[in-house]
Amino acid sequence: LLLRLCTGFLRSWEKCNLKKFFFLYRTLRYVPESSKDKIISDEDVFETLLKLFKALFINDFNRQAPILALLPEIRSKYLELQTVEQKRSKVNSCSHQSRCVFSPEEVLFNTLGFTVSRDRSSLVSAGTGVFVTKGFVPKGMVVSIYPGTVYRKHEPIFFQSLGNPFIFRCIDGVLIDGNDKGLSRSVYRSCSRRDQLGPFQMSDESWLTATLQNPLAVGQYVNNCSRAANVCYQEFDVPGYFPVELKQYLPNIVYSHDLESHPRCVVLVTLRDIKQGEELFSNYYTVVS
Ligand SMILES: C[S@@+](CC[C@H](N)C(=O)[O-])C[C@H]1O[C@@H](n2cnc3c(N)ncnc32)[C@H](O)[C@@H]1O
Repeated sequence: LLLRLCTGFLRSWEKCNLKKFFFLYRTLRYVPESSKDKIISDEDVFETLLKLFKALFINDFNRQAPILALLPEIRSKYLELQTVEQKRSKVNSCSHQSRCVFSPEEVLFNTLGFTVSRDRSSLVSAGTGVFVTKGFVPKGMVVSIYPGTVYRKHEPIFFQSLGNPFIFRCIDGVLIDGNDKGLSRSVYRSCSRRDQLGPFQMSDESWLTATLQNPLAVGQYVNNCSRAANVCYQEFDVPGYFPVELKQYLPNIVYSHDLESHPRCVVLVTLRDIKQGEELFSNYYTVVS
């Protein structure tokens, strides 16, 4: 009986306007023409992610042994890249070591010229925020990613959504649950492990912990300040040709496994140059007309 009641309630919830009001109230983004929502092109987003993920992969080469054993052609590709990288490192600070292993934050700095991390917000009572901790971020740069489980319109998110301020609504109604605690956390881990193919992880779980493998995966902690917004959200559908060995750095997973669907990512793009020490602010209620 309880199960029937719950199912009935969920069905009504999916249909009723209350749900629309609930999500729109918190995350309104009215964008009549989706093309106008893009600050930079999808190709630029793809190239930036690829550049960083390749650098993280090379830096973490020893841990990648099971993947490389299965894909010898990938092994030779990355060995070449690694040799180039090692030569560059020797010129810099690693002359006494056969190989430098950097932290993911250092890889981010060496690759894109900045680091970002979570800290107490400069806004009173806004909890945690995200700051540029080192370097400089030019206008039109991917500065962060919104991690989480990706739900299509019809998929059940009722229990995960209760009291959850981390649900992001995309233009087409797709929802991303970036909560790293409670039920949301369990759902993400479960979906992530479900999709793992032998040694190939299809997504990154480390954003649920304090030790991030992908240092950009902190976008869910960016606070709202519409007057001072220096970043905006941009949707990016991960293409089918995204290198399988680099999917382990994607902090998004689809709720329902479907061979056809590619995960949706939401990246945060800078609206102006941002200097070291500045907090990132977005506009939760974007209206582009
Ligand atoms: C997606 S979370 C952002 C991370 C959040 N600051 C935290 O510590 O978990 C959204 C929540 O952050 C808080 N928040 C965001 N912007 C704020 C602001 N300008 N002033 C006060 N609280 C804010 C609100 O509690 C909101 O529900």
